[in-house]
Amino acid sequence: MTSSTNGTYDRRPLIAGNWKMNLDHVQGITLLQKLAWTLDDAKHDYSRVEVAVFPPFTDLRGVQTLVKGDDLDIVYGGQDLSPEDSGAYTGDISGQFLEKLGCTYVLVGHSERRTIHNESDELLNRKVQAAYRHNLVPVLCVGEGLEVRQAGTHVEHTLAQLRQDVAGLDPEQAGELVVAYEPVWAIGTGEVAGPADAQEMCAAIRAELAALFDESVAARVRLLYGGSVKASNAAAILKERDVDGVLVGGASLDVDEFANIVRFEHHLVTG
Ligand SMILES: O=C[C@H](O)COP(=O)(O)O
Repeated sequence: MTSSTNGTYDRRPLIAGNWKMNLDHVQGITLLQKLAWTLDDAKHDYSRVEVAVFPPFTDLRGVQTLVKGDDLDIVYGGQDLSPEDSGAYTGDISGQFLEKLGCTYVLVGHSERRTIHNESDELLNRKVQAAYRHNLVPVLCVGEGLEVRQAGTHVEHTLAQLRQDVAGLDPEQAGELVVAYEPVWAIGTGEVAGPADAQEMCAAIRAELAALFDESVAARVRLLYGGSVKASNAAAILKERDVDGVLVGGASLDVDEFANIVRFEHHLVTG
C-alpha cells in the first residue's frame, strides 16, 4: 500500500473521526461500541490502520471507561485545548485534563476554531506547545478558504500557517506531529478536493517540514486530508503517496460509513 510506507519509515495510516458538537455522552458510547463491534466483525487489523475518534469533551470520560473496560484498540483525543495549564480560564480545558482522561491526540487549529473563534496562529502555536507539555500528539489542522483557493495562493497560505504553528518545536517533537490539510471550502459542503489536490498540498507540507526540520522528520510526520471524506472517495485519496490518513467529520457519525473508510485497503483491493 503506497500510503503506509516511504521505504524507510512506516507511516501507519490514521483514520480519525471528528464528531464535532454532535453526540451526547450516551449517544457517543453507543456509537463507539457499535464501531468497535463492526470493526471486530470485519477483523480489522489496528496495527495496519489506526482508528481515532474526537468526541466532545463531555463524552471523554465515558469513552475512556469503555475503551479501558472493553480493552479497545481505538484511540481518542480532545477537539481543542487551552494554551494554559490551569487557572482562571472559564470554559477552557487544560491539556493535563485530557492526558488524565487517556487522550492520545488533540485537534489544534481546526478551521471551525480558526474561523468561528478567531484563533490566530500565534495562539495555535501556544496550543501546540501545550499539547506536547502534556504528552498529547497534536493533530494540527491547516488549510485555505475558497477565496484563497480561487486566487491560487493556497499552498503559500497553508505553509505560512504551518510555519507559525510549529515554530519552536524540536525535531523530536516535530517528528510525532500529525498535520491535517483541510481546505475550508470542502468541509461539510459535499465538495471534496480531488486526490491530486490532496497530494499537491501534502507533498508541499512534507517538503516544508524537511526545510524547517530535516528529511527524517518530514518522512515521519503523518499527513491527513479532511473535507467531505466518505467511504466512496476515501480509498482514492488515501492511495496518494503523501496522504497518510483522513480526518472525517460528518461521515464519522455513521458507523457503517466510517467503518468502511477505516477499511479503505479492502476497497483498494476490491474496488
Ligand atoms: O474535522 C473534520 C473536517 O472538518 C471535515 O468535516 P466533513 O467531513 O464533515 O466535511
